[in-house]
Amino acid sequence: MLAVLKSTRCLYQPSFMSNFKYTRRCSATTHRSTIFALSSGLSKSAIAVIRISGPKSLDVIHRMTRRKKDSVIPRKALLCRIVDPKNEEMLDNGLVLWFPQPHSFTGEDSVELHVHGGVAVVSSVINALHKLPGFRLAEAGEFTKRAYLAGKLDATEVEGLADLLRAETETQRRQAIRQATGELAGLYNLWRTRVLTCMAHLEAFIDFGEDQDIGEEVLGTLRDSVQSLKAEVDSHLNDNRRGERLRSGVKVAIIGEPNAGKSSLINILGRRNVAIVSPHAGTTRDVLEISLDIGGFPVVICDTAGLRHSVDPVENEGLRRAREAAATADLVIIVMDASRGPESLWQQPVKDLIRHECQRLNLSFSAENNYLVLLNKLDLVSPNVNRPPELSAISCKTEKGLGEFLVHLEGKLAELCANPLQESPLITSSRQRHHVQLAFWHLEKFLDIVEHQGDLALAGEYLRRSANQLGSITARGKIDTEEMLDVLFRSFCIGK
Ligand SMILES: Nc1nc2c(ncn2[C@@H]2O[C@H](COP(=O)(O)OP(=O)(O)OP(=O)(O)O)[C@@H](O)[C@H]2O)c(=O)[nH]1
Ligand SMILES: [K+]
Ligand SMILES: [Mg+2]
Repeated sequence: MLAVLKSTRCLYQPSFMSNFKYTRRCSATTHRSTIFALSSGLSKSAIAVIRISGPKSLDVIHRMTRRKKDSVIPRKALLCRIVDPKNEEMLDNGLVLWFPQPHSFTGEDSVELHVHGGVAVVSSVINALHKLPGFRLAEAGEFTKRAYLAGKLDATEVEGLADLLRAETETQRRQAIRQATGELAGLYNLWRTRVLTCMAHLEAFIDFGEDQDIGEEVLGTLRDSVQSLKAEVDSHLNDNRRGERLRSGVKVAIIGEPNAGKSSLINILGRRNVAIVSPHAGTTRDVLEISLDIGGFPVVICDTAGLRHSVDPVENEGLRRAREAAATADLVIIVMDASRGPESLWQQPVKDLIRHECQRLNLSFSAENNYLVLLNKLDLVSPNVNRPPELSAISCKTEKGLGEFLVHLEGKLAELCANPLQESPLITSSRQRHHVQLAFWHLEKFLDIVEHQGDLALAGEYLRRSANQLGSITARGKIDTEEMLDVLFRSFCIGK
């Protein structure tokens, strides 16, 4: 149910540039060098995969395995001696795979060498590849960039692939694999085709429609088509950012008065002593963050300073940070010390309790925000204490109630994140959102002009712009500004 993730950094990636306008077409052949890199992990392992791609890939087979081209069957593993091309010294015994273009990941001639994963073996093979003329080490993400330029992947699939490589939880993996295999692209392509069809109908109407009785009817049908597409795009945009949240992790802030047990809570959730716990009120000053996998959902949870009035400037800075963490969190967990009572306080409906606590802690309440209240120190109160079922209670000391609280928390996370098993694909990056938003506005503009019997040629221009925006999201095989490409591929490691 609960696992500690490796790092917060993995969950946060720079969002894609929003000013994405493609300008020129570029083919894979623009890049003539043959690139190579270790594509498996950097540490010692049983097997390492070295990937080679580019026009001279076959030289690897000729010069480093001494096999004739005909003896190597495409996509069939062949056990070979791998030798140094200069002095024919044997480097390793390994598998060679040959992927002639265009049936490879990059769309270019490619070779894979599966060698023993020892550090010295790998570096001897990499050094040998350096000796082949026209060969160079690949840059980060360069294999994927070539695949994109060859039209093997579109921009959403590249993003999906990057997300798949860094997915740390099961739900993140599910969302990423769906995007990497083109589900999101399929949706946008379908919408784009619908806009193009509307454009064709509008064109026909402008040319012939006004002379015929059917003109009005055609325009009415056209308006209905755009209207229903607009409604679909609108609901796609109003997804409460659940896809993006699943991709980058749900931000959860633990808030409460001093000594409520906030640091104790983060420690039991993280299964380690992340934060100092002490009976001294005001122990925590800074915001402390850890990444967790809670029921498959990625969560970045932070402990904060206990909220109270203070004249100490250092503590006040901590309080400012705590309030900021609460304001920017997707979910705020308000921890209360049950032993402080009064019992009547938590017998009220939970939503009233939340408002009451926000007021007491001088925390700005917003109906749009998500809150959970957690009563802590259950071990210090009578076990028969009355409370509404949706109010979780635990003892961080004995861990009583922890399981129930986690179920509660998971339910909340499920509301906040996409469910890749059940829903149609959702927006996962600000780059996608930017284009979908523009596509939506252009559809709106079109309807506005038609509604007010404006210039239909101008209305048609808005349909064209909308189709272009939908096309920009996938941008298959198109090259964008260098800046956009850099951002798109920077998140990959070398060898991908
Ligand atoms: N009996 C009991 N004591 C607890 C429980 N949880 C925390 N405590 C104690 O309460 C005190 C305060 O705990 P912390 O986790 O430091 O509280 P905090 O909210 O982080 O406090 P500040 O950082 O000062 O705001 C410590 O002495 C803990 O051992 C609990 O469930 N039962
Ligand atoms: K404390
Ligand atoms: Mg603390």
